[in-house]
Amino acid sequence: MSGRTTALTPPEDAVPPVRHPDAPAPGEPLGSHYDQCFGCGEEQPHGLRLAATAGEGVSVTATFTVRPAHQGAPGLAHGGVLATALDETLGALQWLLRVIAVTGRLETDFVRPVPVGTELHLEARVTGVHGRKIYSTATGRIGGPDGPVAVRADALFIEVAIDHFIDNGRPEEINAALADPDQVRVARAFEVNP
Ligand SMILES: CCCCC/C=C\C/C=C\C/C=C\C/C=C/CCCC(=O)SCCNC(=O)CCNC(=O)[C@H](O)C(C)(C)COP(=O)(O)OP(=O)(O)OC[C@H]1O[C@@H](n2cnc3c(N)ncnc32)[C@H](O)[C@@H]1OP(=O)(O)O
Repeated sequence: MSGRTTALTPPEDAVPPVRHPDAPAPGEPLGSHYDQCFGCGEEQPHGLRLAATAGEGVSVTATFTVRPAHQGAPGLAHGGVLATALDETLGALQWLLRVIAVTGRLETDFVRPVPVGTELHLEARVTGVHGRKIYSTATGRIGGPDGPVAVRADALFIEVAIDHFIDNGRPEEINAALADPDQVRVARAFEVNP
């Protein structure tokens, strides 16, 4: 036993999330944070290429179309891929908080099967912040943004410094990222956090 609480609802002394003054405006596309990201990168042939948009407050919306490479059972999305879509959407909330954080815990409910070809309509919001801990929740709907919920998740992200990636990532990719002005620009955008 680690002694950690596994609760994904914010503790009583959590504070409401604060939208960073330089956060992208509601309706603005957020773009990819890394072109090789399996969730949102454009350079991953079988990746999800999830496209997220800033919402009101500390919220985002996103869409992801299930392709044949994402199957688990014949004609159906793999659960792990759907969890990735939720994780990536929740991760995109960082653009609004302007903090860098990694997923510590992700609890996913699979409510309805999601066929290949489906466009999944995701939304996510931060529910509370407690020190380095960011609590958030997400849903994925099918048949339209107001369609039935097919998947949902609650998550705990933990704020980290940029060194988390530099110290732990494979040097090959880290060095390539640090040599890429577009990537450095993305990382810098997060350094302004107080
Ligand atoms: C140069 C290139 C840079 C590239 C990046 C640039 C910019 C990024 C920009 C934008 C990002 C935009 C979108 C991002 C989209 C991505 C979405 C995907 C996100 C992921 O997919 S990311 C991958 C999966 N993720 C991991 O790879 C994490 C592996 N893991 C660790 O690296 C450590 O485990 C860590 C750091 C999590 C914690 O380690 P640590 O030593 O820093 O902190 P510590 O353990 O002390 O925890 C502090 C407090 O959190 C509590 N706590 C921690 N873990 C918990 C758990 N699991 N359950 C319940 N509570 C937990 C403790 O109980 C304590 O709580 P308390 O303070 O109350 O005691």
